[in-house]
Amino acid sequence: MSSVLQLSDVSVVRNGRAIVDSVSWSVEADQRWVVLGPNGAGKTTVLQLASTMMYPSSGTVDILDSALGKVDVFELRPRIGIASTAMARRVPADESVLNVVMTAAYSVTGRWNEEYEDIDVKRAKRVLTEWHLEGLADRKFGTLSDGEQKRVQIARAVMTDPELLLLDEPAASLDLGSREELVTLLGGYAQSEGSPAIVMVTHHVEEIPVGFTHALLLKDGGIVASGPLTEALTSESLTATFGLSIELSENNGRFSARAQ
Ligand SMILES: Nc1ncnc2c1ncn2[C@@H]1O[C@H](COP(=O)(O)OP(=O)(O)OP(=O)(O)O)[C@@H](O)[C@H]1O
Repeated sequence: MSSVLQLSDVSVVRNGRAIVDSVSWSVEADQRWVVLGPNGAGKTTVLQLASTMMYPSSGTVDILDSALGKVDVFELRPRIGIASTAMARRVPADESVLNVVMTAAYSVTGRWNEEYEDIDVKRAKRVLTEWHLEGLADRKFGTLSDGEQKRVQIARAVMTDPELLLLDEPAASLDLGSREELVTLLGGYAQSEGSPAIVMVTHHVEEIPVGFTHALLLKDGGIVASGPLTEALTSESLTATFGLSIELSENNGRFSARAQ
């Protein structure tokens, strides 16, 4: 099976410092990855490479069988779904929830003069229902709670049926109930037939949905551990990544961690 995303000996250098340092990593179509690491480890930078928003200083990045730098990124981007706070900031606060999701079909964040077909409206409504947003279609995006906004970001990211879905801290700032609702929805989506390869950056192992298969642990721009969850996500790898003794527990596919 060919990789959806492949980083080969990739470094990103800023101000003379490698913020991503000789990283080789690949994501296959049937894999769902969680990326963990302390603040400044390089997680968002890796997502920016994967989303074509950044080019490496050295090494090669292949996305959906195209080499970054040798392909028109505007052809590639519609095949990649991105949900992040940075993306949400580009959405006009007074745009309706339905339009926020539907405008993904044209890769724009605010409705202007695009012509939408019935099929776009139907699909947007279906996606809203799947992410428990059906009652909010006419609400202005800026009036939603954090939890609702996070789900709209993901609904927008999956609207175009992407082949690669990138999630940057989708559960950050959510209360316990909203987090659990989101993690459950993400788990269902990750395990559903036809869902794409997923890469999710998070700070907390509690936010890893059931159905995620692999983990990438980063520290100081380099890889500490990478591979299937059962091998890469351990008390030892978390201890090495975060620099303090951490005990990891697993219960029915969900994780928790605490300092020992
Ligand atoms: N344009 C830039 N110029 C200089 N340094 C940068 C630049 N962009 C990022 N960095 C630095 O690179 C490092 C990695 O940043 P990145 O945002 O990828 O980390 P992160 O793991 O996502 O962190 P966090 O968990 O805090 O979001 C940080 O130390 C950051 O300050």
